[in-house]
Amino acid sequence: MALRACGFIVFRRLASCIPPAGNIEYLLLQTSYGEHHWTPPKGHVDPGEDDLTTALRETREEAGLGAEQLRVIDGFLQELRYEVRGKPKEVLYWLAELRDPGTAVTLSDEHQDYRWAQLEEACSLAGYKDLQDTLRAAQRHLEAQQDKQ
Ligand SMILES: Nc1nc2c(ncn2[C@@H]2O[C@H](COP(=O)(O)OP(=O)(O)OP(=O)(O)OP(=O)(O)OC[C@H]3O[C@@H](n4cnc5c(=O)[nH]c(N)nc54)[C@H](O)[C@@H]3O)[C@@H](O)[C@H]2O)c(=O)[nH]1
Repeated sequence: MALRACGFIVFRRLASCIPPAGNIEYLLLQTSYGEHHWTPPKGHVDPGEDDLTTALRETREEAGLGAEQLRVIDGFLQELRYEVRGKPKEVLYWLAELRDPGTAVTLSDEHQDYRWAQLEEACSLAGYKDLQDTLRAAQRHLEAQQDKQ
């Protein structure tokens, strides 16, 4: 069976920045172990836990951001599949906006740094093509929503 992890692509909008596409910043956390890779908040599903509960729990544990501080965006869910040490892993990402863009991020011991980054910098930090594709899909989803307003 594949390892399963769930998390959130968390973003914030900086209202004062123009143009609108440039006002979106994504949260990435840098692991304090291994290759020190950058990842959105996510983690392994506990036995009996449902996927969205895992995503919310991990985001609270790893970034100090709770459900009450997030607005989950409708219609966005991405699944990544990759191998970790020869075993298949599935990662589900929902998309959520930080309601108050000034809210502080609080890291756990699992991460040593965090960054709020616009799309291109976020893709560069993320490194992996599948995670870059997920960030780009999030940006397209948000821009399409902005166009409708
Ligand atoms: N000391 C130590 N301890 C570790 C290590 N490793 C884990 N721990 C412990 O596990 C706990 C974490 O538990 P959770 O928070 O529940 O799980 P996750 O959030 O799922 O975290 P992981 O780090 O397990 O999983 P990934 O982020 O998936 O990284 C795994 C590998 O996959 C690659 N990779 C990463 N992202 C992408 C991607 O988007 N796309 C692609 N294609 N590839 C990607 C990259 O090569 C990476 O090396 C920590 O507390 C540690 O105790 C380690 O190396 N040394």
